[in-house]
Amino acid sequence: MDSNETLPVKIDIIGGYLGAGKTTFLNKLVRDGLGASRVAIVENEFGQEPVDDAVIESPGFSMRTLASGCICCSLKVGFMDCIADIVAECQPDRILIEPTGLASPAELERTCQLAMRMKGLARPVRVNSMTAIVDATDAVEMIDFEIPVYMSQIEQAHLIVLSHTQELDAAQLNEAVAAIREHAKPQVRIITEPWDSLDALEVLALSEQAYADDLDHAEDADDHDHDRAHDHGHGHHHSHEGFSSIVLKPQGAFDSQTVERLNTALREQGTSRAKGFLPSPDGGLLHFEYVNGRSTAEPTHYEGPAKLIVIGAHVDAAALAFVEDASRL
Ligand SMILES: Nc1nc2c(ncn2[C@@H]2O[C@H](COP(=O)(O)OP(=O)(O)OP(=O)(O)O)[C@@H](O)[C@H]2O)c(=O)[nH]1
Repeated sequence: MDSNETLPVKIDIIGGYLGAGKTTFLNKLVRDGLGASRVAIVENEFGQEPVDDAVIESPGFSMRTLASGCICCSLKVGFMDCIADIVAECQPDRILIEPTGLASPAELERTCQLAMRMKGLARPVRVNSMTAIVDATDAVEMIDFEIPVYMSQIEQAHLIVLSHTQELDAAQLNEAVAAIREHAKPQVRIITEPWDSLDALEVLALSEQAYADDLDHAEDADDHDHDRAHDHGHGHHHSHEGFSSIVLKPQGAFDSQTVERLNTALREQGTSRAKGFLPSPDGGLLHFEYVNGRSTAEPTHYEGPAKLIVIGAHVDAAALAFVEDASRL
Protein backbone atom coordinates (compact mmCIF):
# COMPACT_ATOMS: atom_id res chain seq x y z
CA MET A 1 0.00 0.00 0.00
CA ASP A 2 1.20 3.47 -0.94
CA SER A 3 1.81 5.59 2.19
CA ASN A 4 -0.60 8.16 0.71
CA GLU A 5 -3.40 5.67 1.02
CA THR A 6 -3.48 6.08 4.78
CA LEU A 7 -3.91 9.86 4.51
CA PRO A 8 -7.44 11.23 4.27
CA VAL A 9 -8.77 12.15 0.85
CA LYS A 10 -8.89 15.96 0.63
CA ILE A 11 -12.25 17.55 -0.05
CA ASP A 12 -11.95 20.97 -1.67
CA ILE A 13 -15.18 22.92 -2.06
CA ILE A 14 -15.47 25.59 -4.74
CA GLY A 15 -18.60 27.51 -3.71
CA GLY A 16 -20.30 30.74 -4.70
CA TYR A 17 -23.61 32.12 -5.84
CA LEU A 18 -25.43 31.19 -9.09
CA GLY A 19 -23.19 31.99 -12.05
CA ALA A 20 -20.35 33.41 -9.91
CA GLY A 21 -17.71 31.50 -11.86
CA LYS A 22 -17.33 28.21 -9.94
CA THR A 23 -17.06 26.00 -13.03
CA THR A 24 -14.70 28.47 -14.70
CA PHE A 25 -12.45 28.41 -11.61
CA LEU A 26 -12.56 24.64 -11.45
CA ASN A 27 -11.49 24.46 -15.08
CA LYS A 28 -8.67 26.87 -14.25
CA LEU A 29 -7.50 24.59 -11.45
CA VAL A 30 -7.44 21.68 -13.87
CA ARG A 31 -5.64 23.73 -16.53
CA ASP A 32 -3.12 25.12 -14.04
CA GLY A 33 -2.04 21.56 -13.24
CA LEU A 34 -4.13 20.19 -10.40
CA GLY A 35 -4.41 17.03 -12.46
CA ALA A 36 -0.95 15.99 -11.25
CA SER A 37 -2.72 14.39 -8.28
CA ARG A 38 -5.58 11.92 -8.58
CA VAL A 39 -8.63 14.12 -8.68
CA ALA A 40 -12.32 13.33 -8.70
CA ILE A 41 -14.99 15.96 -9.29
CA VAL A 42 -18.48 16.10 -7.82
CA GLU A 43 -20.87 18.49 -9.54
CA ASN A 44 -24.11 19.45 -7.85
CA GLU A 45 -26.75 21.24 -9.90
CA PHE A 46 -29.96 22.81 -8.65
CA GLY A 47 -31.71 22.26 -12.01
CA GLN A 48 -33.20 18.94 -13.02
CA GLU A 49 -30.79 18.57 -15.95
CA PRO A 50 -27.03 18.88 -15.56
CA VAL A 51 -25.04 21.18 -17.85
CA ASP A 52 -21.69 21.61 -16.11
CA ASP A 53 -20.65 17.99 -16.63
CA ALA A 54 -20.30 18.88 -20.32
CA VAL A 55 -18.47 22.14 -19.58
CA ILE A 56 -15.87 20.84 -17.13
CA GLU A 57 -12.50 20.04 -18.67
CA SER A 58 -11.65 16.86 -16.85
CA PRO A 59 -9.24 14.78 -18.91
CA GLY A 60 -9.00 11.44 -17.19
CA PHE A 61 -10.77 12.60 -14.02
CA SER A 62 -13.66 10.76 -12.53
CA MET A 63 -16.74 12.89 -12.35
CA ARG A 64 -20.11 12.47 -10.68
CA THR A 65 -23.11 14.70 -11.05
CA LEU A 66 -25.89 15.15 -8.51
CA ALA A 67 -28.73 17.13 -10.05
CA SER A 68 -32.17 18.32 -9.04
CA GLY A 69 -31.47 19.61 -5.56
CA CYS A 70 -28.77 20.78 -3.21
CA ILE A 71 -26.21 18.67 -1.36
CA CYS A 72 -26.48 21.03 1.59
CA CYS A 73 -30.06 19.89 2.21
CA SER A 74 -32.25 17.72 -0.06
CA LEU A 75 -29.34 15.70 -1.46
CA LYS A 76 -27.38 15.16 1.79
CA VAL A 77 -27.78 11.38 1.68
CA GLY A 78 -27.15 11.18 -2.07
CA PHE A 79 -23.97 13.16 -1.50
CA MET A 80 -22.71 10.84 1.21
CA ASP A 81 -23.38 7.78 -0.96
CA CYS A 82 -21.60 9.51 -3.82
CA ILE A 83 -18.51 10.22 -1.69
CA ALA A 84 -18.36 6.62 -0.41
CA ASP A 85 -18.69 5.37 -3.95
CA ILE A 86 -16.11 7.68 -5.49
CA VAL A 87 -13.54 6.95 -2.75
CA ALA A 88 -13.92 3.20 -3.26
CA GLU A 89 -14.06 3.20 -7.04
CA CYS A 90 -11.76 6.01 -8.12
CA GLN A 91 -9.26 6.07 -5.25
CA PRO A 92 -8.70 9.83 -5.53
CA ASP A 93 -6.29 11.86 -3.40
CA ARG A 94 -8.55 14.84 -3.76
CA ILE A 95 -12.24 15.43 -4.43
CA LEU A 96 -13.25 18.80 -5.87
CA ILE A 97 -16.82 19.68 -5.10
CA GLU A 98 -18.88 22.28 -6.90
CA PRO A 99 -22.07 22.84 -4.90
CA THR A 100 -25.07 24.67 -6.34
CA GLY A 101 -25.08 28.44 -6.16
CA LEU A 102 -27.80 28.21 -3.52
CA ALA A 103 -25.83 26.11 -1.02
CA SER A 104 -25.35 27.48 2.48
CA PRO A 105 -21.70 27.06 3.54
CA ALA A 106 -22.63 26.12 7.11
CA GLU A 107 -25.03 23.43 5.88
CA LEU A 108 -22.42 22.20 3.41
CA GLU A 109 -19.90 21.89 6.20
CA ARG A 110 -22.40 19.89 8.19
CA THR A 111 -23.02 17.58 5.22
CA CYS A 112 -19.27 17.08 4.86
CA GLN A 113 -18.90 16.37 8.56
CA LEU A 114 -21.51 13.63 8.21
CA ALA A 115 -19.55 12.25 5.26
CA MET A 116 -16.33 12.36 7.31
CA ARG A 117 -17.97 10.28 10.05
CA MET A 118 -19.37 7.64 7.69
CA LYS A 119 -18.49 4.10 8.63
CA GLY A 120 -16.96 1.74 6.09
CA LEU A 121 -15.25 4.34 3.88
CA ALA A 122 -12.47 2.79 1.80
CA ARG A 123 -10.29 5.69 2.93
CA PRO A 124 -11.07 8.55 5.35
CA VAL A 125 -12.04 11.94 3.93
CA ARG A 126 -11.64 15.43 5.36
CA VAL A 127 -12.52 18.94 4.25
CA ASN A 128 -9.31 20.62 3.13
CA SER A 129 -10.60 23.96 1.88
CA MET A 130 -13.70 25.99 1.11
CA THR A 131 -13.24 28.70 -1.51
CA ALA A 132 -15.98 31.27 -2.14
CA ILE A 133 -16.21 32.73 -5.65
CA VAL A 134 -17.97 36.11 -5.77
CA ASP A 135 -18.80 37.98 -9.00
CA ALA A 136 -17.24 41.43 -8.53
CA THR A 137 -19.50 43.09 -11.08
CA ASP A 138 -22.73 42.75 -9.10
CA ALA A 139 -21.46 42.38 -5.52
CA VAL A 140 -22.58 45.86 -4.40
CA GLU A 141 -26.07 45.38 -5.84
CA MET A 142 -26.44 41.83 -4.50
CA ILE A 143 -25.39 42.90 -1.01
CA ASP A 144 -28.07 45.61 -1.20
CA PHE A 145 -30.67 42.94 -2.05
CA GLU A 146 -29.64 40.96 1.06
CA ILE A 147 -30.56 37.59 -0.44
CA PRO A 148 -29.96 35.37 2.60
CA VAL A 149 -28.00 32.60 0.91
CA TYR A 150 -25.80 35.10 -0.94
CA MET A 151 -25.07 36.89 2.34
CA SER A 152 -24.29 33.62 4.13
CA GLN A 153 -21.73 32.75 1.45
CA ILE A 154 -19.93 36.04 2.15
CA GLU A 155 -20.34 36.02 5.94
CA GLN A 156 -19.05 32.48 6.33
CA ALA A 157 -16.30 32.59 3.68
CA HIS A 158 -12.78 31.48 4.60
CA LEU A 159 -11.28 32.90 1.41
CA ILE A 160 -12.99 34.93 -1.31
CA VAL A 161 -11.96 34.97 -4.96
CA LEU A 162 -13.54 37.74 -7.02
CA SER A 163 -14.43 36.91 -10.61
CA HIS A 164 -14.80 39.34 -13.53
CA THR A 165 -12.54 41.94 -11.84
CA GLN A 166 -11.09 42.88 -15.23
CA GLU A 167 -14.46 44.38 -16.10
CA LEU A 168 -14.29 46.98 -13.31
CA ASP A 169 -12.15 50.09 -12.95
CA ALA A 170 -10.12 50.62 -9.76
CA ALA A 171 -12.82 52.68 -8.01
CA GLN A 172 -15.57 50.14 -8.78
CA LEU A 173 -13.35 47.29 -7.61
CA ASN A 174 -12.58 49.12 -4.35
CA GLU A 175 -16.28 49.68 -3.82
CA ALA A 176 -17.04 45.99 -4.35
CA VAL A 177 -14.26 44.94 -1.95
CA ALA A 178 -15.44 47.45 0.69
CA ALA A 179 -19.04 46.22 0.44
CA ILE A 180 -17.90 42.61 0.87
CA ARG A 181 -15.55 43.49 3.75
CA GLU A 182 -18.45 44.98 5.68
CA HIS A 183 -20.08 41.56 5.87
CA ALA A 184 -17.19 39.08 5.72
CA LYS A 185 -15.15 37.84 8.66
CA PRO A 186 -12.52 40.47 9.52
CA GLN A 187 -9.46 38.41 8.58
CA VAL A 188 -10.77 37.09 5.27
CA ARG A 189 -8.50 37.43 2.29
CA ILE A 190 -10.17 38.73 -0.88
CA ILE A 191 -8.34 37.88 -4.11
CA THR A 192 -8.89 40.55 -6.77
CA GLU A 193 -6.37 39.46 -9.40
CA PRO A 194 -7.93 39.11 -12.88
CA TRP A 195 -8.30 35.45 -13.79
CA ASP A 196 -6.12 35.70 -16.89
CA SER A 197 -3.10 36.16 -14.64
CA LEU A 198 -4.34 34.25 -11.59
CA ASP A 199 -2.53 31.08 -10.52
CA ALA A 200 -5.43 28.91 -9.36
CA LEU A 201 -3.13 26.41 -7.62
CA GLU A 202 -1.66 29.21 -5.51
CA VAL A 203 -5.19 30.30 -4.63
CA LEU A 204 -6.06 26.76 -3.59
CA ALA A 205 -2.98 26.66 -1.34
CA LEU A 206 -4.04 29.96 0.28
CA SER A 207 -7.55 28.64 0.68
CA GLU A 208 -6.23 25.49 2.40
CA GLN A 209 -4.27 27.63 4.83
CA ALA A 210 -7.21 29.97 5.49
CA TYR A 211 -9.50 27.04 6.20
CA ALA A 212 -6.99 25.44 8.58
CA ASP A 213 -6.52 28.77 10.41
CA ASP A 214 -10.28 29.27 10.73
CA LEU A 215 -10.69 25.74 12.08
CA ASP A 216 -8.04 26.46 14.71
CA HIS A 217 -9.81 29.66 15.71
CA ALA A 218 -13.17 27.91 15.75
CA GLU A 219 -11.78 25.25 18.07
CA ASP A 220 -10.44 27.95 20.41
CA ALA A 221 -13.76 29.74 20.22
CA ASP A 222 -15.61 26.46 20.89
CA ASP A 223 -13.79 26.34 24.20
CA HIS A 224 -15.35 29.70 24.99
CA ASP A 225 -18.72 28.89 23.50
CA HIS A 226 -18.45 31.58 20.87
CA ASP A 227 -18.24 29.56 17.71
CA ARG A 228 -19.18 31.73 14.76
CA ALA A 229 -17.74 29.68 11.90
CA HIS A 230 -19.91 26.74 12.90
CA ASP A 231 -23.05 28.64 13.59
CA HIS A 232 -25.39 26.09 15.12
CA GLY A 233 -27.67 28.83 16.39
CA HIS A 234 -31.08 29.71 15.11
CA GLY A 235 -30.04 32.84 13.29
CA HIS A 236 -28.27 31.20 10.40
CA HIS A 237 -29.61 31.80 6.93
CA HIS A 238 -30.63 28.86 4.88
CA SER A 239 -33.36 29.02 2.37
CA HIS A 240 -33.94 27.99 -1.19
CA GLU A 241 -37.48 29.14 -0.85
CA GLY A 242 -38.61 31.22 -3.72
CA PHE A 243 -36.08 29.74 -6.14
CA SER A 244 -37.27 27.35 -8.77
CA SER A 245 -35.93 25.97 -12.00
CA ILE A 246 -37.36 24.74 -15.27
CA VAL A 247 -35.87 22.75 -18.11
CA LEU A 248 -36.78 23.68 -21.68
CA LYS A 249 -36.07 21.67 -24.82
CA PRO A 250 -34.97 24.31 -27.31
CA GLN A 251 -35.96 23.70 -30.92
CA GLY A 252 -35.52 25.61 -34.16
CA ALA A 253 -32.44 27.63 -35.00
CA PHE A 254 -30.99 30.17 -32.60
CA ASP A 255 -29.42 32.91 -34.69
CA SER A 256 -28.09 36.04 -32.98
CA GLN A 257 -31.54 37.69 -33.01
CA THR A 258 -33.19 34.72 -31.32
CA VAL A 259 -30.43 34.57 -28.73
CA GLU A 260 -30.96 38.28 -28.09
CA ARG A 261 -34.70 37.73 -27.71
CA LEU A 262 -34.00 34.96 -25.21
CA ASN A 263 -31.63 37.22 -23.31
CA THR A 264 -34.30 39.95 -23.16
CA ALA A 265 -37.00 37.52 -21.98
CA LEU A 266 -34.70 36.21 -19.24
CA ARG A 267 -33.80 39.73 -18.16
CA GLU A 268 -37.44 40.84 -18.11
CA GLN A 269 -38.35 38.15 -15.65
CA GLY A 270 -35.37 38.80 -13.41
CA THR A 271 -33.79 35.39 -14.07
CA SER A 272 -30.94 34.58 -11.70
CA ARG A 273 -29.22 32.09 -13.96
CA ALA A 274 -29.73 30.24 -17.22
CA LYS A 275 -27.46 27.87 -19.09
CA GLY A 276 -27.58 25.11 -21.61
CA PHE A 277 -27.18 24.16 -25.25
CA LEU A 278 -29.19 25.72 -28.08
CA PRO A 279 -29.50 24.47 -31.68
CA SER A 280 -27.58 26.81 -33.99
CA PRO A 281 -28.53 27.66 -37.59
CA ASP A 282 -25.61 25.56 -38.93
CA GLY A 283 -27.01 22.39 -37.40
CA GLY A 284 -24.61 22.31 -34.44
CA LEU A 285 -25.11 23.52 -30.88
CA LEU A 286 -24.35 26.74 -29.04
CA HIS A 287 -23.20 26.68 -25.42
CA PHE A 288 -25.42 29.32 -23.81
CA GLU A 289 -24.66 31.07 -20.49
CA TYR A 290 -26.79 33.81 -18.92
CA VAL A 291 -25.70 35.63 -15.77
CA ASN A 292 -26.52 39.09 -14.56
CA GLY A 293 -28.60 40.23 -17.53
CA ARG A 294 -25.95 39.23 -20.07
CA SER A 295 -25.47 36.12 -22.11
CA THR A 296 -22.95 34.38 -24.30
CA ALA A 297 -23.67 31.75 -26.96
CA GLU A 298 -20.60 30.02 -28.37
CA PRO A 299 -20.32 27.05 -30.75
CA THR A 300 -19.51 23.87 -28.85
CA HIS A 301 -18.50 20.29 -29.62
CA TYR A 302 -21.04 19.02 -27.08
CA GLU A 303 -23.11 16.31 -28.74
CA GLY A 304 -25.91 15.73 -26.25
CA PRO A 305 -29.46 16.99 -26.59
CA ALA A 306 -30.31 20.70 -26.71
CA LYS A 307 -31.53 21.95 -23.30
CA LEU A 308 -31.95 25.16 -21.38
CA ILE A 309 -32.08 25.37 -17.59
CA VAL A 310 -33.56 28.53 -16.10
CA ILE A 311 -33.26 29.35 -12.38
CA GLY A 312 -34.88 32.28 -10.62
CA ALA A 313 -37.37 33.54 -8.12
CA HIS A 314 -40.07 34.12 -10.76
CA VAL A 315 -39.54 31.67 -13.58
CA ASP A 316 -42.35 32.21 -16.07
CA ALA A 317 -42.44 29.16 -18.35
CA ALA A 318 -45.15 30.66 -20.60
CA ALA A 319 -43.02 33.71 -21.40
CA LEU A 320 -40.21 31.36 -22.43
CA ALA A 321 -42.36 28.94 -24.45
CA PHE A 322 -40.95 30.33 -27.72
CA VAL A 323 -37.63 28.65 -26.88
CA GLU A 324 -39.21 25.27 -27.66
CA ASP A 325 -40.34 26.48 -31.06
CA ALA A 326 -37.88 29.13 -32.19
CA SER A 327 -38.57 28.40 -35.87
CA ARG A 328 -41.95 30.11 -35.48
CA LEU A 329 -40.38 33.45 -34.61
N1 LIG B 1 -14.05 36.49 -18.55
C1 LIG B 1 -14.51 35.94 -17.45
N2 LIG B 1 -15.61 35.18 -17.56
C2 LIG B 1 -16.08 34.62 -16.46
C3 LIG B 1 -15.44 34.81 -15.21
N3 LIG B 1 -16.14 34.13 -14.30
C4 LIG B 1 -17.17 33.54 -14.96
N4 LIG B 1 -17.15 33.83 -16.26
C5 LIG B 1 -18.18 33.47 -17.26
O1 LIG B 1 -19.43 33.58 -16.59
C6 LIG B 1 -20.31 32.51 -16.96
C7 LIG B 1 -20.73 31.72 -15.73
O2 LIG B 1 -19.58 31.09 -15.16
P1 LIG B 1 -19.62 29.65 -14.49
O3 LIG B 1 -18.20 29.31 -14.17
O4 LIG B 1 -20.39 28.68 -15.30
O5 LIG B 1 -20.43 29.97 -13.17
P2 LIG B 1 -20.90 28.95 -12.04
O6 LIG B 1 -20.69 29.63 -10.74
O7 LIG B 1 -20.24 27.63 -12.23
O8 LIG B 1 -22.44 28.82 -12.38
P3 LIG B 1 -23.52 27.81 -11.73
O9 LIG B 1 -22.83 26.50 -11.53
O10 LIG B 1 -24.60 27.72 -12.77
O11 LIG B 1 -23.99 28.44 -10.48
C8 LIG B 1 -19.55 31.71 -17.99
O12 LIG B 1 -19.96 32.15 -19.26
C9 LIG B 1 -18.10 32.04 -17.72
O13 LIG B 1 -17.33 31.91 -18.91
C10 LIG B 1 -14.28 35.65 -15.13
O14 LIG B 1 -13.71 35.97 -14.10
N5 LIG B 1 -13.85 36.17 -16.29
